[in-house]
Amino acid sequence: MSKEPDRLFAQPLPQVPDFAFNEDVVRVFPDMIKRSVPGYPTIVENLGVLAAQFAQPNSVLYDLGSSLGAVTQALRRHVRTDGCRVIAVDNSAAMVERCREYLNGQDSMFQELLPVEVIEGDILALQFQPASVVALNFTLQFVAPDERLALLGRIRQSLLPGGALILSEKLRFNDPEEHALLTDLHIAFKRANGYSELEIAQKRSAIENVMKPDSLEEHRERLLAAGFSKVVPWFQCLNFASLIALP
Ligand SMILES: C[S@@+](CC[C@H](N)C(=O)[O-])C[C@H]1O[C@@H](n2cnc3c(N)ncnc32)[C@H](O)[C@@H]1O
Ligand SMILES: O=C(O)C(=O)C[C@]1(C(=O)O)C=C[C@@H](O)C=C1
Repeated sequence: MSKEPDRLFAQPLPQVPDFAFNEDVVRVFPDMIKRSVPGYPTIVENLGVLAAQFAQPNSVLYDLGSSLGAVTQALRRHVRTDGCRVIAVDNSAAMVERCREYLNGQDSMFQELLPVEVIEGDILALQFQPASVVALNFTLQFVAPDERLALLGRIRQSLLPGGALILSEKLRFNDPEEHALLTDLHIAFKRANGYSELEIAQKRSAIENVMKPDSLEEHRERLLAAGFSKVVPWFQCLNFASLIALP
């Protein structure tokens, strides 16, 4: 994985463009996400551990919005169920190209790894195959809000009995005090990870039009409306959380 430090917002920009998962972001993405999302390494590793409990023989495991394949790699480290294969999907050509390079590197070293197919495409247009695990790790927040319910409905329909959706998201909070406190603490987390006030402010304006977080209550209600029977939060660090949704 690239070790290039994220300095994308370090210099004053005359106009901050909307955030996009382009070549520049791809180069620094492992550093950016680790320094921006509290608990990210814990979430990714344990997503693999959780997935191993839900994986059903001869089924598909989806990594939706796979970026550089961190979740796919965690699935490969933990899932030992017979006949499983991973389908990783992302609509950023730059992400997909680099993701394929990383995974091909792994393939050539370890023959026993789960087979992986990396698809460049829109998860909103995906024809889902019967799946036991679907991971949406910080991806749904980038999907247009009015498309989220239909997508979750299609995921629910594809899930096999005994399977699960694992959904990680940045949260907003209906209580203004709770929202302000956790937002401030997230900024403190970024500062502690070496981001300047300028970097934090410019990143915020870059993502505010493209990333629309929901509250935990909105997630729960929408998942139930999509046909899931149970929603269980398993991780929260500041304003970032991960949920298990059962079919
Ligand atoms: C924050 S990143 C996900 C991080 C990644 N899952 C991980 O754990 O390292 C969001 C990803 O979702 C992808 N994405 C956003 N909307 C998408 C869509 N409609 N279809 C496919 N991929 C999408 C972006 O290109 C980006 O790579
Ligand atoms: O909320 C922020 O400030 C973030 O930087 C979050 C976040 C995310 O949650 O995906 C946004 C974009 C980048 O992909 C990395 C992190």
